[in-house]
Amino acid sequence: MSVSPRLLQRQRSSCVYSSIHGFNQDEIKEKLQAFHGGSIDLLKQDSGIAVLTINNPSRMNAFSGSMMIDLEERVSQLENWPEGKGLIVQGAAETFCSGSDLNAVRAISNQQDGMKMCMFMQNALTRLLRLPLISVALVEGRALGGGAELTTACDFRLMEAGSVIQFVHKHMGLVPGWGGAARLVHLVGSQNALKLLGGAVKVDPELGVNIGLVDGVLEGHQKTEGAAPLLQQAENWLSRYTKGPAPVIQAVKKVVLSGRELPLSEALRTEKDIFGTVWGAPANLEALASKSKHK
Ligand SMILES: CC[C@H](C(=O)O)C(=O)SCCNC(=O)CCNC(=O)[C@H](O)C(C)(C)COP(=O)(O)OP(=O)(O)OC[C@H]1O[C@@H](n2cnc3c(N)ncnc32)[C@H](O)[C@@H]1OP(=O)(O)O
Repeated sequence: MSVSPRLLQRQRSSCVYSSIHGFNQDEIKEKLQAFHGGSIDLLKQDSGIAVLTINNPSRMNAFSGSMMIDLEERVSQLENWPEGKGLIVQGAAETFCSGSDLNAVRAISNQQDGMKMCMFMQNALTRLLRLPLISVALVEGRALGGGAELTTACDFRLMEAGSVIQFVHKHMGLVPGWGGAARLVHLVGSQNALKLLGGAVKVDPELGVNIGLVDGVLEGHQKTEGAAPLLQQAENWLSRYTKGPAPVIQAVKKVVLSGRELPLSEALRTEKDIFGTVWGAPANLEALASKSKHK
């Protein structure tokens, strides 16, 4: 599928690495493609909430090389979804993700290829976090290593009772490489980030809520008679924040993104520009018309 120049420009502006950093997306994709297995499945729903599923159950949803390529392609699809408002990222078979596929990791353990995989995943996860959609990581079972990093590339995290988020990198003689350390510091502060990374701490839902990493705890239907399926619970939670026209919800995410990432003056100018896209737009005019009837 050819990508429009404007979309390519938007993708480039949302990336951390490009050719000036020695990053050649096509070259690393060719290397990653050699490591097959699993898939990243995307369901875009009429409600405007999409579901992205990390699907490699025989490997506890570990990321093969081809799944890393899938992820980037699904993010591209979501970057170009005018009706989109929300996104839920989940794992298949009642567990989240156990990080990189260790078989792939062993095969690209040389420094150069490791760096390229790292840049590829940092680009993909940064674009995921910068989607104009409000995103939730739905954690069941375990989110380990790169899987824990993936949860930090969503706006919110909901955990099933009994599930675990663990940055196991230290046990691998590593530190996060998919951007998880930088995002974790923003989420929980540098001292809690040091504890989670230095101690490879198993974060259960209670600890996660206490340190501000987790935004809600869901009761699995196996544990609680009559509980709705977890995905339904997560959609109900997210829909509180995505009710309304897609352009307005997308503008909400964009103004928060600019406030979070940009220096104040630039954030204010960006907010002004985004405000300009909704001021006098259909949703605004409709709201004004309905209000005028309330006299
Ligand atoms: C920057 C990211 C970073 C990097 O790329 O450097 C990483 O993410 S490195 C990977 C970090 N992840 C891990 O170290 C987790 C490894 N897996 C485990 O610790 C366990 O498998 C666990 C706790 C997820 C599940 O344990 P359990 O005993 O319940 O099941 P098994 O261990 O028997 O696993 C079932 C089956 O899945 C395979 N598996 C699990 N995780 C991975 C993985 N990350 N890569 C490849 N394969 C994985 C495991 O080998 C078993 O397969 P089988 O053929 O049945 O032996």
